[in-house]
Amino acid sequence: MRLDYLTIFPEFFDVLGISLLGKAVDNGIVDIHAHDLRTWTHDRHRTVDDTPCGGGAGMVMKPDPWGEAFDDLLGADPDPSVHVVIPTPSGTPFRQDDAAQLSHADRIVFCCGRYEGIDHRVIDYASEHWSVHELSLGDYVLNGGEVAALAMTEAIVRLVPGVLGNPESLSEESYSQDQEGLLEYPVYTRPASWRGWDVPEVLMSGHHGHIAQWRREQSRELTRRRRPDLLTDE
Ligand SMILES: N#Cc1c(-c2ccc3cc[nH]c3c2)n[nH]c1N
Repeated sequence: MRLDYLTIFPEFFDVLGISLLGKAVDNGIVDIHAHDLRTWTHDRHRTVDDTPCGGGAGMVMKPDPWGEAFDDLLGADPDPSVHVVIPTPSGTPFRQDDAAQLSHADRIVFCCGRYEGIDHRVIDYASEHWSVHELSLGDYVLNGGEVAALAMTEAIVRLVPGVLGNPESLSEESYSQDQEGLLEYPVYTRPASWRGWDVPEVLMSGHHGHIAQWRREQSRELTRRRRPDLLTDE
């Protein structure tokens, strides 16, 4: 899987060389390239923004640098197997299903906007050529797309075979279909008693059936309290 990031802050993505993702890069499972969008400017000030048509506050990212970056990175031939991800507060919510689908992609290009956003014709042009995903990390406002691209990257790449040491742990996580899409149950480790708090007895019983039942009940109760929207049968 090749991942490209178009951004005016490429240093944001230096962090991808650390930990699990770093190992995936070292193992050749993923190939990561961060690009400074100003590479594709030609004026003395390396300008990437301009005033919004129709007025309004702030600045909008000019289309030309994006178009020239696309030309260099992707060429002009349409290829639906290339996924262009545009983090935006107006996008559809990024969810585990999106991460699962994108984890099968051979190529993903993240377009990280700043200012008031990217000239919409960039999205229109990209949509004619590649598979475009306008996705939002959540219902809050960030200053740009980089942090969202990092979060989406981790959610996607950890699902790629060979990246996680223990793929079995994927099936026991919140939102995984093996857990009926419920929130993950509380987890514990040693010591059995810590500052007056004990590990639930059932987890010390060694009775796998009882433990599995307790965990299912905990997941459903936690989901009922915190995320009733995830419960499909109530
Ligand atoms: N994804 C996402 C975002 C953003 C976001 C994304 C891109 C830009 C470009 C300028 N401002 C941005 C905010 N804010 N909140 C989210 N959940």
